[in-house]
Amino acid sequence: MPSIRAPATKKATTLTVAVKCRPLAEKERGRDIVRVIDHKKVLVLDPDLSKDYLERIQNRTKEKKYSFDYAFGPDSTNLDVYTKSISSVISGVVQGLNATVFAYGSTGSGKTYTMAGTKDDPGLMVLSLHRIFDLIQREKSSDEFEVTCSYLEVYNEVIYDLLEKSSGHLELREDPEQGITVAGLRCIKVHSADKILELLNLGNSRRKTESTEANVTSSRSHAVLEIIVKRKQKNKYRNQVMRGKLALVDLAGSERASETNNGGQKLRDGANINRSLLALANCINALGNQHKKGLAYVPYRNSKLTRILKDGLSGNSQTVMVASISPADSQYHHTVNTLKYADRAKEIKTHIQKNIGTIDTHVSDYQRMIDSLQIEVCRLKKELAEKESQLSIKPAEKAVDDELSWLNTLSHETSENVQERINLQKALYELEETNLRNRTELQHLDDAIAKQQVALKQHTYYMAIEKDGSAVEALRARRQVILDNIRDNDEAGVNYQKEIESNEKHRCQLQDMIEEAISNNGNKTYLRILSQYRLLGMANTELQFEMAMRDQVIHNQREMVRNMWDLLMGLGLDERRILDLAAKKGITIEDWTMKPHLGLSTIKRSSELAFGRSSLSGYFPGMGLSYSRQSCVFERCQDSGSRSMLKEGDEPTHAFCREEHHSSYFVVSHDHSPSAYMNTRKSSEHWVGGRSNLCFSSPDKHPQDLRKSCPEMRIHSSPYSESCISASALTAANFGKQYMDGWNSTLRQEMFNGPHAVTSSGQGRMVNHGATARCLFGYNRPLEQGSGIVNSSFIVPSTECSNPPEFSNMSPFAPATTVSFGSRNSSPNAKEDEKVGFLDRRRVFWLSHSVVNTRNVASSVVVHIVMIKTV
Ligand SMILES: Nc1ncnc2c1ncn2[C@@H]1O[C@H](COP(=O)(O)OP(=O)(O)OP(=O)(O)O)[C@@H](O)[C@H]1O
Repeated sequence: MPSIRAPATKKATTLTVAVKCRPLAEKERGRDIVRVIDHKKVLVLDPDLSKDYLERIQNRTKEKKYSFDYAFGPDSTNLDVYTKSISSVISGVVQGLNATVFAYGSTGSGKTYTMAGTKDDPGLMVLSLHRIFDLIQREKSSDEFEVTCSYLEVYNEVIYDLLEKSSGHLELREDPEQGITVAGLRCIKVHSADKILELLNLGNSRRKTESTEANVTSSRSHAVLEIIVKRKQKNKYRNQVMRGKLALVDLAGSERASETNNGGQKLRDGANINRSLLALANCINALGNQHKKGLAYVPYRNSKLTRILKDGLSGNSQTVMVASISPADSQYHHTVNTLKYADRAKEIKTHIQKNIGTIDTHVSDYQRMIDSLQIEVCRLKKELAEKESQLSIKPAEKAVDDELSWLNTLSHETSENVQERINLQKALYELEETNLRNRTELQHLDDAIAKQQVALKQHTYYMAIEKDGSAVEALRARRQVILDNIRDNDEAGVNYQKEIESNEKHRCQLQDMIEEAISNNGNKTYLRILSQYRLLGMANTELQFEMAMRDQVIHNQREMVRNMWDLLMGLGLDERRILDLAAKKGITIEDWTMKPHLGLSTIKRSSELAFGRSSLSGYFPGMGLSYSRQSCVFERCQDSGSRSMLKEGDEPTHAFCREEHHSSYFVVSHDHSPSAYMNTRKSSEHWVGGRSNLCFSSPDKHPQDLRKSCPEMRIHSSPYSESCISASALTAANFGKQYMDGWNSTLRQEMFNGPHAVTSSGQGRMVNHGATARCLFGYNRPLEQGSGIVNSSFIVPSTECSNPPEFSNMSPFAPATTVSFGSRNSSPNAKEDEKVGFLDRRRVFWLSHSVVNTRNVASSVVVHIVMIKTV
């Protein structure tokens, strides 16, 4: 089977938006406030009947009017919707085009009715499937067809296969050729529409639905039915395969807790539904903005739903959004909200292209494409002319714009500004995350290349050399790709920074406008509220951002646990035995399936268990052990230190701890100069106490400076920091012996349990000829004979430590990530190794040791252990 690649020709098209208003239900005793005019316009009346004529003509009512590609009133059937707005899109699927149809609206507005329908009024899914098979039937004599179907649901951010009896949860994968795919999703070959409908019914019976006060059969999940039609021509283009894909999506509906009267699990489901729909709305907003602002960031990654719909929203797909609304006056806010997003969705552009096999595309195909493109160009020209004529009327309209519309614009812009800021910061965060991963991979690649080169030198057989040589080439090629990615991401990051700056500028302008209007005695109360809203919006930005990052951390942890389970299972170990063993040792582990639909409290509990209890809790009471590569990353070589503190010729060795979330404080640095020093910062923009000014030098200086500048941070210096030890009296072993007792008796509990930020840092150095040796800290385990140092800061003369001890042997933090940076000192003898890890969600440890051999300093090993606790 040849790989399916689309030819280069792309056709830009906009999302088709159809609005469908359902009839007023009998039990809804309210008023019908929706009017559909000319099959295109929707008028939503003010639900407040008491507004008088004057208010209405002064535009003081909440009446709203929108215009769409199609609008259907309560008397329209699903067939009407299908025939006018969907059928042409469906025909394209048999021609190798992709199509997406999704129903959007609040709970009880009629989405499922529209998509699935009833026996008397079959829904869009049913009608589309019949159409596909009718077309196939017609062209069966000339072409071969293969139709497959899958059906999934996204429930509480977890994907399930609706065609599997008891589906586990499925993961999304990004495939370079096919885009987002769902790994392990069952695809069933079907030969008739009836077969798919049978599967659809089966899937629907498995779909999560609940009875709520707003809708007796409320869908609690988003369902995606996907049909893939492969077409192979029998005669002329025997090797050509076209592949069309149709995604039919029935979303769960947004809801207000007060209306549904839900509690417990239903309430949590509702919150999840709202969250993913908000993510979708944000994507629609951002995409709708693109024509205005160029390539705005689209936050697809905020939910599984938006990742699944990514192609349908901006990729290769002809897409129809069916916005379903209720005519009831009680639903006014939902209706206007749905219509607002539907209105924005009209601006979304997708780029469709036929998915055709790699074999040559025939000239006639190109001719057909050119023809259709020319038709499209004509249509667009017409549209452009229409839009221009509309615009020319606008200035006149503007003149009569009253205060209300000015306020509306201001409020709209304010909320857009806030949303944009959220998106930009998230984008920046994602970029940083990606680049951190890239840098880690780069490091690994460098190590691998170095190893391969050493191996190459030792090879004698020509064949072996050739083989390894090609491996090095492959590694180098990958390295180049990573470097390019890093560069691209850095550039994109700079652009995002600029956008953030202009967003900030815009924010200030808006604020000035509001303040000026307040002082000019405009609509004071409203403006005050707006100003307040803006401030709250900014706070909300922070919270959302933090939440997203926490989600990311939790997600990473879960992924890691799952991977470890995969590994254990791969090794053929028995799950039951592992769990029994863990239970005996008092370790609680999340089980293999990691039941995803845990309630909030359960999730919290399980993550506490994951972090809070481990086999190491014996060493550190009250402290657990876990780690996350993503959430605790140390970057090297950032200018976090002050060079002015170094003696001439000293090489600063910066160690930079990136904040876990952006209100954390930690940047730590050490170097080979007599002073260990430290900088702290509060977020990516703000340095606490000023950049580089903060330092503490130990043991001579008590770290008061730092404390003064950063009252939130408490510094623990170990008992050692108060004393100096004569180097001549030391050996590695008796150093530990001599001072460990002191350490054990003090502070260590506090260090882990204190409520504030806890930092301990320092360095040790052995100087020739009886000069002072300094060492700052250690943990609660003595040095162990034979295996180097366990758990302690220490210094060792290099004569005793010509081969630096492996951290993996000496540290109890066995699962931590070891980061080797190789030699980065001028001295060829200098070696470094570092280890970072999480002690729990809030505390990071950092181990580093270095073997130094510089100028007037004899070789020594310096080990630093830095505990950082974020506030
Ligand atoms: N066009 C219509 N004609 C008659 N009844 C309709 C129509 N559209 C919806 N209804 C009725 O309205 C109620 C709610 O519809 P439906 O379950 O499709 O809403 P929904 O938007 O899918 O809700 P949820 O998001 O909670 O799943 C159902 O009883 C349905 O039969």
